[in-house]
Amino acid sequence: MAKHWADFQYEIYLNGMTGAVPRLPTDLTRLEELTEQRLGPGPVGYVAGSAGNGSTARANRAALDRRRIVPRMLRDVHERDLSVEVLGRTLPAPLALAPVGVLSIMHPDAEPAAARAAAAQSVPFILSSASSTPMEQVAEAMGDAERWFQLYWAKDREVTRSFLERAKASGFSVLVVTLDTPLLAWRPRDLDQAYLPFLHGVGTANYFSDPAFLSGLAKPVHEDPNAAVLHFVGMFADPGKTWPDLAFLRENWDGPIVLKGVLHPDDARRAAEAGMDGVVVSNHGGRQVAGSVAAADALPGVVDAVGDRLDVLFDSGVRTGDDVFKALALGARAVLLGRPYAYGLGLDGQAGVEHVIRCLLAEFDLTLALSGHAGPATVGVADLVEDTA
Ligand SMILES: Cc1cc2nc3c(=O)[nH]c(=O)nc-3n(C[C@H](O)[C@H](O)[C@H](O)COP(=O)(O)O)c2cc1C
Ligand SMILES: O=C(O)C(=O)c1ccccc1
Repeated sequence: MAKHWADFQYEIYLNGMTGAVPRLPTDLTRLEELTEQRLGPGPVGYVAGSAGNGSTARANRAALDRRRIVPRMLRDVHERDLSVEVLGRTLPAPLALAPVGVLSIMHPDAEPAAARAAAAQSVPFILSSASSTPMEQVAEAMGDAERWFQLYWAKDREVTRSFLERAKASGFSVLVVTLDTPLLAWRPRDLDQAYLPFLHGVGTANYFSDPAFLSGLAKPVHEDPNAAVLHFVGMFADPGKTWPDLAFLRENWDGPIVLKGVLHPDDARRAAEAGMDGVVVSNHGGRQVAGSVAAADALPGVVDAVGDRLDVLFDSGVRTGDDVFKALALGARAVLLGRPYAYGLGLDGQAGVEHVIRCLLAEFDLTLALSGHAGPATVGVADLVEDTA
């Protein structure tokens, strides 16, 4: 019998018989404010912030809210199985933790704690290139869980080659290449606080431990840390890349490659032509292009274009179990979750991240059941209406 994620609901009520209540809210939209109260405006501003005046982040929410589920009755939802096939793997639920850099601004245990939480819940954790812990150490914390690595595609080819080699040697099997951040966007919340984590030495662990990166520095990091940080800022991503450059990644990575940040159907087609295995329809949680199309509005077009050839994943704005349902109904195989788990980490370390995963999947499991589905396979666009009011 498949695990019923919804059982978390009863676990909470049973604990309540001894007077206990959950340490964190079960409505994940409340975590941002709590984290801000606990950690202050700098770090939370960075995580919560988005591009421009925040219009894309709001549009992401509006596009999900506008779609409403039409529940079906009497369809035997007693036994449910949330598992999905993604990139030739079976995931126990259609969820992975999105790559989020600089997690040590949330909690000193940072990526290893988030990775352990994901492993404990059997959900893939996608490690960011800009992690605050070197990938080799995070890989150790992952135990026998699936290891997915997110690449910021550096200007320096040797640094990229070295990252791919290190990721392979550390047992990472899936490569997620982020295309939407060749430059950091205009982010007023960070600008107004003059707060950028790297300038505080965070998020550079993979670079400052990399022989190819270090060979580009005139002096060792400890002798001139500012120069090292500036070198990182100037080379971690590359606005000069074009589609033919993907051949280099395809040649240097044996496992599945997923392109993250695809919104246009033609870009999705190019991904398929370049021999990629999947795309993440994402606008980086509204952090890159202000005024961009909402991720959920872009999803059906990408699914139409490549859904039969590529695994289409989705992120940007997922906060609740019904959001997961809606993303699947619009054609996604699985979703990535960003900010909510970063807040869970900030509030309660590994346990906080586990709480977030369990709440989201319990709510998703209940949404499925109450809407008349015993698993993701039967969820489709016919389960949604669009609220045009
Ligand atoms: C603080 C923060 C750091 C992020 N760092 C990365 C990163 O290093 N690499 C990446 O591909 N995406 C990064 N993202 C984007 C997430 O992977 C994801 O696309 C986004 O958070 C999803 O939207 P959501 O936060 O609304 O769930 C970051 C997002 C946040 C909030
Ligand atoms: O802040 C981000 O959204 C992001 O993607 C990033 C980029 C570089 C380093 C750390 C995070």
